[in-house]
Order: sequence, then C-alpha cells, then structure tokens
Amino acid sequence: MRGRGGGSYGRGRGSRGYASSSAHHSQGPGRGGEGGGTGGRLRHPPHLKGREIGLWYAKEQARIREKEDKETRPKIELSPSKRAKITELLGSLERHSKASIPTGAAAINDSHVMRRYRQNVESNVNAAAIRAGLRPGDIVGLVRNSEWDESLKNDLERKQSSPKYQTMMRFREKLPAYQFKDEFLKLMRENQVIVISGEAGCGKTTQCCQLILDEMIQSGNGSLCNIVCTQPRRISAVTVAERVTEERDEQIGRNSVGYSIGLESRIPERDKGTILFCTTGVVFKYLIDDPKLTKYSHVVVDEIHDRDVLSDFLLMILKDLVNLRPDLKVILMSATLNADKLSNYFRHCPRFNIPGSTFPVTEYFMEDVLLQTSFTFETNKRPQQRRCRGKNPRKSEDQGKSEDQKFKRMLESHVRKLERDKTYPRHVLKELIKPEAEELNLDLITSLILHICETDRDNGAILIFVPGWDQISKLSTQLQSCCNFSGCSILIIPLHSKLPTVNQKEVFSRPPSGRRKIVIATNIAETSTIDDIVFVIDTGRIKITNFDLQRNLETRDTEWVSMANATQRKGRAGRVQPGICYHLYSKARENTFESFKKPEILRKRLEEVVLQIKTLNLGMTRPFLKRLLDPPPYKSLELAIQRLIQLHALDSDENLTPLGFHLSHLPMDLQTGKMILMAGIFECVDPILSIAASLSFKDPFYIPLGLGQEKNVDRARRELGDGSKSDHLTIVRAIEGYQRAQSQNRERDFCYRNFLSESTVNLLMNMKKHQGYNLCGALSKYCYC
Ligand SMILES: Nc1ncnc2c1ncn2[C@@H]1O[C@H](COP(=O)(O)OP(=O)(O)OP(=O)(O)O)[C@@H](O)[C@H]1O
Repeated sequence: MRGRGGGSYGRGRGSRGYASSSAHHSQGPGRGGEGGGTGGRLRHPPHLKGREIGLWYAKEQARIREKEDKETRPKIELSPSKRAKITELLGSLERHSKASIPTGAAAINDSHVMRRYRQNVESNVNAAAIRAGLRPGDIVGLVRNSEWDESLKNDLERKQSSPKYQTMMRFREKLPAYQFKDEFLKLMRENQVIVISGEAGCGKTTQCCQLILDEMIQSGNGSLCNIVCTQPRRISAVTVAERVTEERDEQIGRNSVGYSIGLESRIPERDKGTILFCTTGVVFKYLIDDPKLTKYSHVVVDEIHDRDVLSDFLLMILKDLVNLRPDLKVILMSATLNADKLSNYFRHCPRFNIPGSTFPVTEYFMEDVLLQTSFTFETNKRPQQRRCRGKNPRKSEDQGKSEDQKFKRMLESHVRKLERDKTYPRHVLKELIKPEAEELNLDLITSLILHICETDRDNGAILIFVPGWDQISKLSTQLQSCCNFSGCSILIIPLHSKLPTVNQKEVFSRPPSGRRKIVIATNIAETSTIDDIVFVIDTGRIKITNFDLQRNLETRDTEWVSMANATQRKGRAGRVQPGICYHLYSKARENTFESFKKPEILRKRLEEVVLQIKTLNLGMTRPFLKRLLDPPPYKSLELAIQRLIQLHALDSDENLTPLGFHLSHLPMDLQTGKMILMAGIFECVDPILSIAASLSFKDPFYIPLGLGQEKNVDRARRELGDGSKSDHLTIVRAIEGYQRAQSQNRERDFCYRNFLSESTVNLLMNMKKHQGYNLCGALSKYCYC
C-alpha cells in the first residue's frame, strides 16, 4: 500500500534505505555531495590510514553501485485517475463494516462488491434472528409428499431385483454394520442424537446412511429423508459416494447418491430420498443460506476423531439445532472416537459400538521389521530426518531431554524383556536400541519393500504413510532409482492434500498387470479405502500445526502419531482381504503415544476461526467459543482479534469489513488471501499466485548432497532472479522459466540446471491454478452474481 500515497511503489522503499546510508556518510568531510556522483572524484577523509583507506573506497563504491541499481529498477507510475480508483477501492475494502455502511453515498457504496456484502450481512442477521426466534416444536424440516413416498418405494423395489444390486447386497450383508442393522435402526428411531463406533472397515460410512435411507423409503417416508454425511477430506467424500453409488447400482448424482467438495459437485438430481457426502466446509456454505439445514433430515458427522476446527464448530451448531428441530437426527461416527466425551456433550446421548471386523490385519513393529529385513543402521551416517521428540516438539530443551531419558529407560527395559523371553535374536535387539532406530529412515523403507516383493508374489499394493511432501518426493526418487525389486516392477503414486483431486484419484486406479502399486501418502490417506492395498507401512510420523501462545507463533512440526492415527492407518489394510501393517517404531515407542491428537482448535491460530464466526453471524466470538467441546484459551482469541483488526478484516468494533468478508471465502491463510485480493486490484495476479503458492507450500529449490553445492544453488538462484535480489521474484521467474522450458520439451533439463525439484514446481503450478479458481469462485459467487 506504499504506492498509495507516493504513487511509486519501488521508489518509496528505495529512498528510505538510501536516506539511512547517507546519514552515516554525512559525517565524513570531503565527500563530493550526495551519492558521490558529483562529477568530482571521491576523496577519502584525511584522518584514515593504510588499509582503512582501501576499505573506505570499497564501501563507497558499493554504496554508489547500490544507488545506481535502485535508480535503474523498474518503477510503476500510476496515473492520477488510477491512483484515485485504487485508493478508493482499498478504502472501501478496509473501512466499511456492518455498523457503518453509509447509504446512497459515493458510487463505491452501490458497487457489486458492496451490494453483495450488504446482502450477506443482512441475510445473516435475518438468519440469526430466525434461529433465535425459533421455538422447540416449530416444524421447519422437510415436508411430506405422498406421491414421492410412493415413487421412491417403487424405485427401490425395482432396484433391489437387479443382479448387480443383489451381488453387492451379498457383500454388504457380511459387514458387521449391516449385521447390526436392527439394533442401529431402533436406536436411531428412539433417539435424536447417537454416537457410533466400530472397527475400521466394519461398514459405518458406507452402510449406516444406506440403512437409514432404505428404512425411511420402505416405511413410506422417503420424501422426509435427505441425509448429509460429512467427511474430513475431499478424497474420502468422493470415494465413499462412488462406492455407495456402486452398491446401490446407480449413477452418481443421477439417483439417490451424490457428493460435493467445494468447487466440484455431483448433487443428486432428485431432491428427496438422498444421501450427500461432502466436506465439512460445504455444510458451512449451506448454513449461510439455510441456518436450520431445512433440506436435511439427518446429519452424519463421520471420522469425528479428526476434530478439525470446522467439525468442532459443526458439533456446536448441531447441539443448538437439535433443540430447534426435533425432527433432525444427528449421528456421530468414527473407529476411534472418544465416545464418552461426545455423548456427554450431547446431553448423554446413547452410544453404540458395532462389534466385529472384516478382514484380519497382522501387525509388525520395528523389532519384527529388523528381524525380517536384517537391516542394520549406519551409526555415523548423517541422520536422514530430524528425530521426532516424544509427544510435543515445542517443549523446552530440558523437558525434551527428560522425556528422551524417560523413553530411553523404557526402551532398555523393553529390550531386556525381549532378551529374557528370547523372542528376537541378539543382533536385532542391538539394532533396536540404537538411537538411529528412532529416526525416519528411507533406506529401511526401501529394504522393507524389497522384502515384501521377495515374499509376496501376488503384487499386493503397498501404502506408505510419511509425514510430508519432502519424504514423498525423496522416497519416490529413491525407489525409482532402485532397480532391484526382485524382478518386480513398481508403480509409484504420491498422495498429498496439495495435489489436485484428479491426481489424488489416481491412487484408486489398478496398476497394469505385473506391476506393484506403491502409494506414498501423508495422513490424508487415513480415512480412504484404497481397495487393493494389502500392505501398510506406517512410519509413525505426522506433520501437525502447533500454536505457541507465548511466542504468538504457528509452526508445522513432525511428531509421533497418536493411537487413533495408528489405528486408522492399520485399518487401511485388510479392507477386502487380509492385510499386513508394518509399524516403523518399536512397541516401546507405541506405549508413549497419546490416545488422540489435541483438537485442531487448540493447536491453531484463531484468525480464520473468528472470521468464520463473523461471516456466519454466529454471535459474539467469546461466548461462542466458550461453548465448544474444547474451548480455546482466551489469550489466543485476543491475539486473533488484534491481528484481524491489523489486517483490516475487522474494524475496531470487531465488525466484519468487506475485506474480511472476501477473505473468509478464500480457503487459504489470511495474509496470503489478502495478497491475492490486492493482486487483483493491482493486476498482477499471476506472479502473486506463484509467490502465494510457494509461501503456502514450499520453495521449489533443493540443495543436492555434496560439499559446496549450496554455492551452486545460490548461483542458480541469482541467475534466475536476474538481479532482482528478491527471493519471491526468483520463484516467480523459476516458474515462468519452467513453463517456457516445458513448451520446448526441455523442462527436465531446466530443473536439473537450476536445482529445482520438478515435482514441487508442478505442485506449485497446480496450487496456483487452484488458488486462481478459488479467487474467481469467491469473487463471482459473492461479488458479481
Ligand atoms: N471403494 C471401495 N472399494 C471396495 N470395497 C470397499 C470400498 N469402500 C468400502 N469398501 C468395503 O466396504 C467395507 C466397509 O467400508 P466403510 O468405509 O463403510 O468402513 P468404515 O467402518 O466406515 O471404516 P473407516 O472408519 O475405516 O472408514 C470395507 O471394509 C471394504 O471391504
């Protein structure tokens, strides 16, 4: 915004830097005027001697070069009319609030932006008023349509006689969830809220919604049934919808089943007797227009153990909604939930555990892996990955050390017991006790894959859980360059939340015959069914966001997983046949795992949370947050409000500004969102999207192993930067250069010469596209329609 007053973005910054250096030099007598470029020769101050004189001249030359450099930099001069327009736009984005919208004033107040903003504020106020005004017993849900009841019933009966439906039904009937159908439906009929648990794969997600829908249709109540089932991730919403469609012998979006994952939707064509699988964010979009969710009779919150911020919000809204809508049923499900806590939150609602599992999964721990692979750790090798510390990497050095000591004692006692029991040979125990056994070791994973290839001739697919993109990328390179997999040809598929949905879906495709599929994924795969997975390799690590309240700092740390994560991971094997799960940590390490990770709301900055509350008009932030299942600390809320005011997303009375309103519709962190919105105003969206993508993900440069390589990478960066001295512009140029090279089919060479990770550049380009869609989506939906 520096350009606003001065009209020249580059100049404002440059002149400030220059002023400070000239102040320093003005003490020296004999200077030939500002900048030394007076036509006269530079003269050093007379009191300097010997080496000091040389140093003085070197410093002066550097200063002159810097000044010349600044003068030759491109400057943006804005015409007075453009400057006025931008100033006006910025002002309108940052100033107006619900409380202070002036009517009929300047043209800007009648713009599309302002009209949509006002409309949203008004409709939210109305929605909140309706919510507050509703009394228990008021009928606000679905309205019966007897014709529909009849036609849905006939349609289901017809379908039930189709051979495909019957084949699928034979499979469904074997699932534990189906076998306990009567108990489940009875509980459902008699209660408004229930909590369902059951082992991974027992059929909660695919069966419970169908059981409800079919019972409603068969009992002549089909027109009163629309089920919305939330999933924590886009990929699981899509795959579950596809699976359920298949089980019902239907077409997705054409009959009873559909999905919606933000920008991509296949909503059922009929509007009664349906099941919609969606991400939690989508329900929030519905809540904006329909705060009582009147279109739905049942809300199923699946994988509730995930406890992301939106799910916690949803729980709180549902807690209010069940009072206002006695006809609304709520089902909370997970394989690994804290059933007591949830039940207490919903006034001690009943819990139901579905007993039994589908296929057995054999578990192996580090000690077994070392035995099977005969792997030995290289003690003096540089660690491949930083060690994960206990449960909480943010602990102080002392706390960390004492935790390490405690664990060491625990491991030693575990090893002594194994020694006594003679369960494992001595050489395995020698390896197990080494500190390296606690590190994430890609060589060990490669050895284990080799072992699987040697022992399993059926090419069963392997799913490997790693903490982040770095490990996905390094491991794929390592596996690809390793040609000896016992004659077994492999197909590597990465799975990361930053990949576009279309790439994420590749993990479900079958490999060509004779090839073994290896999926390398983050915890995003914890809730999906990849039906050909037989082996799971769990490194036991997870990347997690933590918020240090004292330092007001949000970090991404690699930590040990919780038991809930480990159980979910194990559950990805054995979905359609018996499976094997290899945990790359010892049984002793597993004993240190906490049951669940802290809910996200306690680990995150709250700016986005506050903005959501304001956008949905859920009332005052402080009382709202207090009613959550796990209320966040007061101080973190204060910090969030202060930061939102600084960003002009809220005004000083904590009202949402138009800028805040737009930011709340951009699914990215607020500063990045603001930068992208501003880029729209300054007409420089493309380069800013490159910068935004790299800031939200990572820098595409890598430093290869080997002495002196840092210098080569620096040189490549400088050359790409073309004298800009800006890391951000260097990344912009790297991506532009890659695109140019791609059009000439020499992108590999370009990446190799410039130390760029091709997979990261590709991911950044995809993120740019996605953020671009988000920007268009947010603007077209909320500004111009
Ligand atoms: N996409 C699919 N392809 C093939 N079989 C599937 C698919 N999805 C589910 N199944 C089968 O249906 C069973 C039940 O799956 P479902 O997702 O309902 O289990 P769940 O109890 O919800 O488990 P989780 O909590 O792990 O998701 C699986 O064990 C598997 O056998």
